[in-house]
This record gives sequence, C-alpha cells and structure tokens, in this order.
Amino acid sequence: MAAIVEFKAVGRNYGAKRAVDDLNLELRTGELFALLGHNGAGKTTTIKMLVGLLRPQDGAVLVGGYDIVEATREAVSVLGYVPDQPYLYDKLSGREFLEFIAGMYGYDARQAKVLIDREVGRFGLASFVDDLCESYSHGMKQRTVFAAAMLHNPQVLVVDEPMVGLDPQSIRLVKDLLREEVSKGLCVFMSTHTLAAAEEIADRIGVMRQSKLLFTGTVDELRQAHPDRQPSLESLYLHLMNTEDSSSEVPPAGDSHAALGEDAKSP
Ligand SMILES: Nc1ncnc2c1ncn2[C@@H]1O[C@H](COP(=O)(O)OP(=O)(O)OP(=O)(O)O)[C@@H](O)[C@H]1O
Repeated sequence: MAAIVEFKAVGRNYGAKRAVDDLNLELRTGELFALLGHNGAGKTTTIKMLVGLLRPQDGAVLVGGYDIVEATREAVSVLGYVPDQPYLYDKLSGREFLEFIAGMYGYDARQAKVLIDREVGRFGLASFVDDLCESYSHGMKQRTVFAAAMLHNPQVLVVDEPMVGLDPQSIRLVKDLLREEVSKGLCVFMSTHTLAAAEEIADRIGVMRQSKLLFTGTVDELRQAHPDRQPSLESLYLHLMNTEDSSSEVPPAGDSHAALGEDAKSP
C-alpha cells in the first residue's frame, strides 16, 4: 500500500540555523505516529512543513500523493491540523466557527449541520458550543479545534502537542478518539513531550534530536535495540537524547533500528 504521508530528504533552515535535516519518513493509513524530541529538536518545523505552513528548502513532502508545495489545495484537502496553540475567533461561538470551517470546505448548511452535530457529540461540546469562544478555557478551545480539524473527514490528522492543557477526562477522550479513528483508517501524526501517551497510543514513534530523526520504530523495537537499558520509554528516550554525538553515528532513520542496536553494543 502506498504511503499516505512521505517526507523525502526534507530540510529547512532559519537563517544559518538548521532546524530539520535530511528527513525521510513514510506513514501509512491506519497508523498513529508520535514524534518525540527535546525543545528545539525540529518537531514543530516538521509539522509546519507537513501542513503547508512552511516550505521545505530541500526535498519534498507528499500528502495523499500530492506535493504540499506544488499541489497545496489537493494535499490540504486530505489533512486536518490541530496546532499547539488553538486559534479561534473570539467573537464567534464554537458552532459559528465550525459553520465557518464547514463553509470553507464547501459543505451546504444541511451537510454542515450533520457534520457539526457529529463533532459536537464526539468531542463533548454541547454545553458550551453556543457560547462565544472568548469565554472558553484552553481545553474547550482545544476540543473545538479538534472538532474543526475532523469535520471534513481527513485521511491524515496532524496534531502538535495534543494533550497539553487538557484535563484528564479530555486527555482520555482524545486518546480514545484518536485510536478509534486510526482503527478505521485515519493516519495520525502527532508531536508530543508526553512519553506515557506516546507509549500508550502510538503504533510507531520517531525520536528527533538537533534537526535529525535518530530513530523510527515501535517502542518494543527501541527496547530490543537497548537490552541493557531499563524498559521504560522515558529511560530509553533519555539515553538516546544523551548519547554523545549519536546524530553523527547513526544512519538515516529507515535503518535506525539496526543502527541503534549497534550503537548500544559499541563501547
Ligand atoms: N521562526 C524561527 N526563526 C528562527 N529560528 C527558529 C524559528 N522557529 C524555530 N526556530 C529554531 O529551529 C529549531 C527547531 O525549532 P522547532 O520549533 O521546530 O522545535 P520543536 O522540536 O518543535 O521544539 P519545542 O518542543 O520547544 O516546541 C530551534 O533551534 C528553534 O530555535
């Protein structure tokens, strides 16, 4: 099956600063991929290139087979995006915001109502969806933005830090919903600092450090590559992050399971 998301030798600088370097990665339908990395590793830059907010300087990003730069409209129609800072219009209610989004995707009022009712139920918005967005807490905003991102039945959902600012009940709701949609074929690309959440819901993780993707694979594969380490993802992650100069030792991410295994055995 063809990949639904492809990063092909993607690179991006800010001035002299290399933010993302030679990123190669393929994601498939029905897969939840979590990108981990310290502050400044390049996760948000990667996400912004994936959703078309930043142009890669090197390589290409394809979504649903469409190049996000060359065929932005087609690529974006396949995508839903939840940014780390939820952005809503203060003077609209949540429902009006969702109606605006539905209109942007070309749905008529009747179709929009069906879709909005579905999302209101799915994300538990009923008690506040008719209030002005300016009165919402961070978690209410985040849930409304999730609803907006899912409204047009995207094939790929891109989420930057999905759990930040949510209460435990909302975190459970989002985790369960993501897994349910992934089981129906949605591809989710999320960045997170919440290792426990990544371990719980991700099919594969990627670990990024200083602009490079050091590892891609399952948490079990990461454990097998480091049999001498404690089995928690936190311990493995911190080991990977603190390994001296590992970015120059490991080959590209596609081969990194083996590379990390060798790295772990080396003196
Ligand atoms: N607009 C910008 N101008 C200049 N440098 C930037 C800009 N945005 C990001 N950078 C730099 O690019 C690098 C990657 O940043 P990015 O925001 O992608 O990291 P991140 O992994 O998302 O970090 P965090 O976990 O803190 O959100 C960092 O060194 C950062 O300082």
